Amino acid sequence: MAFKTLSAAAAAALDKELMSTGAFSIDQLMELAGLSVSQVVYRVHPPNKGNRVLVACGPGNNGGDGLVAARHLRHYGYQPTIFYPKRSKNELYQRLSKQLEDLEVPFVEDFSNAVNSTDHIIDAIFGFSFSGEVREPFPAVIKALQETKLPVTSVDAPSSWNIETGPPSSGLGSNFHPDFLVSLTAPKPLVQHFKGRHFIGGRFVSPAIAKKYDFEVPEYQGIDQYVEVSSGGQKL
Ligand SMILES: NC(=O)C1=CN([C@@H]2O[C@H](COP(=O)(O)OP(=O)(O)OC[C@H]3O[C@@H](n4cnc5c(N)ncnc54)[C@H](O)[C@@H]3O)[C@@H](O)[C@H]2O)[C@@H](O)CC1
Ligand SMILES: [K+]
Repeated sequence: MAFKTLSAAAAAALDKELMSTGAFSIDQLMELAGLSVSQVVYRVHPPNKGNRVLVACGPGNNGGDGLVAARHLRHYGYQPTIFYPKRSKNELYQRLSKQLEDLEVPFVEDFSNAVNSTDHIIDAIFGFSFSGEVREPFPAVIKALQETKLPVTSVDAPSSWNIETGPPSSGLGSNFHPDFLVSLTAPKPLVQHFKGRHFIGGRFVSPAIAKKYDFEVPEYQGIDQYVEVSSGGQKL
């Protein structure tokens, strides 16, 4: 089954529409996005395989999805650690951080050190609003993600990849190939370069919105918040 993709501009317009005429709040969308990510991690890396999860969070909503996923994972029995170097002053992110602090989830400053004491990494650095060259302090983080042998789950996009054209042809990010990708709402064009296990999450789109933006809502089963759509580059 081939899924239609959403360009970065269409994804941003869809996000705006969900939060205006769609009557959703950002908190709701982020909660459902982060819940999908947590369920995918539980599926691909259950806690008995090693329950330490390092969550790398960027400054925008992709980072917020990571904070939400970390909270759910904590409740599932994992030990998340958060790397969140550019904390937003926005009240929503402050609340998400407080919720994690109340669960005694540690926030760490040194990513390379944290990579040496985890079992799984969530890449929630950049999503569909990423563009240009990776700016400080994130180049070292992308480099570590590129070099690690640990499993990595990327949220919505492998961070540093161009949303339309995929991995940079050379230099930083060109060798970053995460094992798992959770596309939120609909895959972005970069998925044609992704070779790992691909999931779609973000179970909140009405048929009318999907029709307007010309993508398919996958067939979620039961209470699942994700659908696996390809494995090792093979469509399921
Ligand atoms: N409709 C949806 O599908 C939903 C999407 N959500 C998430 O929201 C994401 C989009 O969030 P945002 O629009 O806040 O943006 P992002 O989180 O993709 O990134 C924006 C942030 O990254 C910074 N940035 C951009 N390019 C950079 C570069 N080259 N170097 C360093 N920093 C850079 C920007 O200054 C900004 O702070 C999606 O990818 C998804 O993860 C969910 O939270 C809610 C629902
Ligand atoms: K990401």
